Amino acid sequence: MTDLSQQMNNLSVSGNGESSRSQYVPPHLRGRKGGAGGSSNSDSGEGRSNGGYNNNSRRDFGGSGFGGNNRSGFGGSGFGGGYNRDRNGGGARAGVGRWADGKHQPAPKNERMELELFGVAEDSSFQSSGINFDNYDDIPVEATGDDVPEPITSFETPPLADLLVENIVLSRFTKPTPVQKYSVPIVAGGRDLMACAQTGSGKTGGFLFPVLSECYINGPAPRPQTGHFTANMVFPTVLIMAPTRELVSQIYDEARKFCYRSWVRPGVAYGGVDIGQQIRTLQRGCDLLVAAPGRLTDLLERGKVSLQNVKYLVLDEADRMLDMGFEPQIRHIVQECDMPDVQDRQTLMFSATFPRNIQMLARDFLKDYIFLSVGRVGSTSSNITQKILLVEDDEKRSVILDLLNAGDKELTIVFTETKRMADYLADFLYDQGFPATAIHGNRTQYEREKALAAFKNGSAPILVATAVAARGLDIPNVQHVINYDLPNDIDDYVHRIGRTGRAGNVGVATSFFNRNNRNIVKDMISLLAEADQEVPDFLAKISRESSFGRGGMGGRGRAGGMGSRMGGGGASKDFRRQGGGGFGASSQSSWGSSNGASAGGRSDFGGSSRSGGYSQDYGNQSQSASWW
Ligand SMILES: Nc1ncnc2c1ncn2[C@@H]1O[C@H](COP(=O)(O)OP(=O)(O)OP(=O)(O)O)[C@@H](O)[C@H]1O
Repeated sequence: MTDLSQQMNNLSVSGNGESSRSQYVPPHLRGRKGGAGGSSNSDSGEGRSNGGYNNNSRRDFGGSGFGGNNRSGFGGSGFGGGYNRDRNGGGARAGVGRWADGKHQPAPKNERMELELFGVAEDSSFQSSGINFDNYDDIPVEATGDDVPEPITSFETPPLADLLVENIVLSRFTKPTPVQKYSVPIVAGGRDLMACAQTGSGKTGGFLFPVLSECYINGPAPRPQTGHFTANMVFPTVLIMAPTRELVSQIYDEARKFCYRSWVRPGVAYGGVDIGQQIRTLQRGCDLLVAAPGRLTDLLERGKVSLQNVKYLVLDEADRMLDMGFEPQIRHIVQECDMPDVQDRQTLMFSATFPRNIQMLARDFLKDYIFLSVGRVGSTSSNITQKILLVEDDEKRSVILDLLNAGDKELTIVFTETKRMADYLADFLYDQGFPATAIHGNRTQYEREKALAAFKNGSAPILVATAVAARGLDIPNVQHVINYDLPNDIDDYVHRIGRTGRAGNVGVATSFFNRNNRNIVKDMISLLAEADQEVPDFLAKISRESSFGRGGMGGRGRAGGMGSRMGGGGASKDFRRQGGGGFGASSQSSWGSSNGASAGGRSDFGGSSRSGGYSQDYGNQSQSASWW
């Protein structure tokens, strides 16, 4: 990678808080009549250099298909031909083990499957840990709650099951990340967990490893006695829910690796693909179900899935799953269907951000839980160099061309706030010779998958995305994230920039800031300062202006609409230790709430605090016209 951050330092975007329109002249317009004052659209006929991109690519990359890697498993089948043992214990099949006579009987090794699941060491489509991986060990970890167990120090330390360790070795993971070190003994000890760790620091393993290890040690729960009409019903032992189809698919792919040769058969369910095919695949066996809430609700209503056997419930991106867009659906699935009560299952929640109001809400689903924070809740990874540029709206197109020209064909994700802008910008960049494609909620699932595949295999190294791609996506070698439009919520910013700088690799995040973003200026300054990043003067100036002009309320902040992230309102840690909103800080053990107690607990916080933190643009994700 070129030293992008250094090249960016040379960009002469104004930093004095004044409009830069009269000063900034993008290189490709310099020397032209009219200078930079006009729309950057006007440069399209100039025959400009495109930084070395191969410009014969088409925006939709029709021919690229899904080449480049076979990990995606999109489309609901994704079983690689290996998972075909029937439920009644028919013949052994490749890669699928058994639980028989109270013992785990792993399947024999299968070279073809190993190659498909784990690739080879040199394959760049598999994320490998970067030079800063060891630095994770220096991040302070805080675990609060009663009787917190000691973390493990290596994968080989008990209590991880042998087969799981073998699969971890095949994945070329040599040591656990901090969140994994703590989550393993916490789950083994039968405890619930709310875990907050920086983007890209291995939270997926943080829930898969302990849950699978326990499954391998303890075996499946007996299938409930069912009548004729439920003979084909699916009874997963593990239910993992995540907010987007792409993330669900990705977690499923990870689960396939660590379930290899075990009795646990992974399955996947998300919308936008044929439900009939998905049901048939699930009916061939599914002990661990990774699902998007909308499709799971559909499967439950059709009587195809029962949650009676769920021993482990995992919410990934839990703060997102419990915000206003998803919370009613999650509450319905967890509390109103046939899932065991909170006391009779283990519930695990993971995210990089956990606003205080969502922590409060989350306790409805948890019992006597341990709160784990790796670094400050909501902090950004030090592997990401953050750059904030003052760019007026009408300069954005020019500046992004410069940034892309300064880069070296690296994989770049560009975030916009609206689907329309994502389409527009992808077209604009394509017209300018940059192979860009777009992903957002108005595209069909087929188009979304095609765009993502083209991005991953490098045929479209620029992905213009809405927030649908902001959380969880783990794409190797993303070196640059550009916030063409900044989000309205600082936590969304944290997740977006976290698409780079993952697993100890380094990355750059560049954000276009102007006065329209002043609602996040205070949080942004705190976040940058905390991560030892440069805080440009114009940010401080705009922050001061905002304080005077708006009575000191710099925006909605991270909790309840006010207060900076460093202040009392933000979730800097376990909210039980911050006073707990009137519930008393000292008595941590009293927090475990049962379903029965939930209604009372919620009403104290309910609508007002949540709506303070999240605006109405968080629509119901089950509707196609969602905000992302
Ligand atoms: N112990 C490990 N050793 C090496 N690499 C690891 C380890 N654990 C996870 N990884 C890799 O680190 C990358 C990031 O992991 P993961 O996607 O779980 O991060 P995350 O914390 O869930 O991020 P996000 O907050 O964006 O969802 C993945 O490519 C994963 O394979």
